[in-house]
Amino acid sequence: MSLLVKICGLSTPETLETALEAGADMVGFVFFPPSPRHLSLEAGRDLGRQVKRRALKVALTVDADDATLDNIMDALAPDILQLHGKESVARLRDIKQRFGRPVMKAVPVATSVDLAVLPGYAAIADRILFDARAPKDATRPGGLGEPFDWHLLENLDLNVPYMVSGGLDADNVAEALRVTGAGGVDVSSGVESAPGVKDSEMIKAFIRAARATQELSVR
Ligand SMILES: O=C(O)c1ccccc1N[C@@H]1O[C@H](COP(=O)(O)O)[C@@H](O)[C@H]1O
Repeated sequence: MSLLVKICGLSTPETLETALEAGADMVGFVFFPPSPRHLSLEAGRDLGRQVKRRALKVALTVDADDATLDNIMDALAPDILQLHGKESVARLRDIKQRFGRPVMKAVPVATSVDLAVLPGYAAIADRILFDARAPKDATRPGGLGEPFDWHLLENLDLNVPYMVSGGLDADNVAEALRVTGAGGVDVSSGVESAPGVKDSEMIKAFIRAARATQELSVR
């Protein structure tokens, strides 16, 4: 199966266009006010329209309630819901039923103990996204540009697809894929010149570097 590349936290028409033209499979939009990438519903509506089925639209939320998700569904019409908070397995099930969209559950990783939640989530989620566990005093649970120890995923046996994120950039994405065997990668800070400011050249370089690993593996 081909590698999935997600560029997250897009907030301008120009950088969204760059990600789409460079071949991103998924484009992520953040709806979480403390984030420097947070979008208003109106901005989400406009950026969503620009995608025109060229990639899957991913709505990133953190412990959002139904009313918030209703508004995001109406504005962005996402293809996938990325749940990046402390949503329980039961909440995942409710969200899937109510909104009828695939869910990608972010699982924070610092040590092997963090992987104990996987059987529960994997029974409901359509995809797992591994991210570095944020420090306790962090203002957000992701998007911090910090990697985790990829070797923790080395012998992972998971019955749902998974992606890796956390501190990825054009220089380390090949190694992250080699170690984790993930089917996809997700990046935000690693394609930014400052928090929340996407850089078109960095987006292109990231997608090129991720795709190059695919070419190597089919040789
Ligand atoms: O991007 C954010 O601001 C964000 C806010 C709240 C939860 C998750 C967030 N981003 C996600 O975090 C990972 C890793 O990002 P980074 O590349 O280390 O900056 C990624 O999945 C983003 O989608």
